[in-house]
Amino acid sequence: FSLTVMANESLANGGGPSQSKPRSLSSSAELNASMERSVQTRIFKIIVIGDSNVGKTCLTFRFTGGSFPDKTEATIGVDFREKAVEIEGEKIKVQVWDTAGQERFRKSMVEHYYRNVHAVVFVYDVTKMASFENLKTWIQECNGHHVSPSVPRVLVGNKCDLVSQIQVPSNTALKFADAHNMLLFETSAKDPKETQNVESIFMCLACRLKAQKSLLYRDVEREQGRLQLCHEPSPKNSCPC
Ligand SMILES: Nc1nc2c(ncn2[C@@H]2O[C@H](COP(=O)(O)OP(=O)(O)OP(=O)(O)O)[C@@H](O)[C@H]2O)c(=O)[nH]1
Ligand SMILES: [Mg+2]
Repeated sequence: FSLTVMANESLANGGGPSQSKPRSLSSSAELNASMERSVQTRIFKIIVIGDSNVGKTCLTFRFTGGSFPDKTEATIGVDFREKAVEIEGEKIKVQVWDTAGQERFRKSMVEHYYRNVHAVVFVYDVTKMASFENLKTWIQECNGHHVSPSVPRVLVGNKCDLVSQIQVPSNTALKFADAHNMLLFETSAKDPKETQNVESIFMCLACRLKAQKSLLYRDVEREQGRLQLCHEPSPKNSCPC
């Protein structure tokens, strides 16, 4: 096959083009190598969605900063947190969008949350049944913004450290997750012993996204509209979870 590609390293970083002449590539291996070189750091946009007070800010803090914040205030609009990770030798930036749960703080931002999103994390509070029941509404909102079914989604039950107050049984959550084709993580942003588990939520998604080689081409195409793709290698699932 032959391919004309005008990828450039700044695409994944949202910058302007750095080269303008089309190149011809003659093999799949050459294409892969070229893509890896030309897109130096891919950025995966992961949004964190759910009711106010379920712990979205604390979870994203735990993943990107390692600690549990002493004090949080309701998120207004969105807070961005980024973490550079390395998966199978590729450096990737995980860009976490910590969204506002309160309607009044999110309504002007909703379109931005879902635009070009790569993965979605739905969070509920295991001690608050209402936050679990509201997941249906959050999923509807997500679907209403044309998020493709191929965009990975995970479900997170937070505040598991509050053992005596748990209202949402694990098997109920598991059934819901299964029905919506999501993995379930039950964890605590507060409990330091759960740090690894919180990390694995985002790393699992990053691994899945990395395995979707086609994501790279889709992004290039979306950003530039100039890619003529004649061949796409089949995605290899290297997700460890
Ligand atoms: N016990 C316990 N408390 C938590 C945990 N995670 C968050 N909290 C507390 O829950 C409250 C709300 O946490 P946030 O992270 O601000 O909640 P949020 O989902 O970001 O809320 P919005 O920004 O309004 O959407 C805070 O008082 C946190 O200290 C947890 O794992 N365990
Ligand atoms: Mg918040």
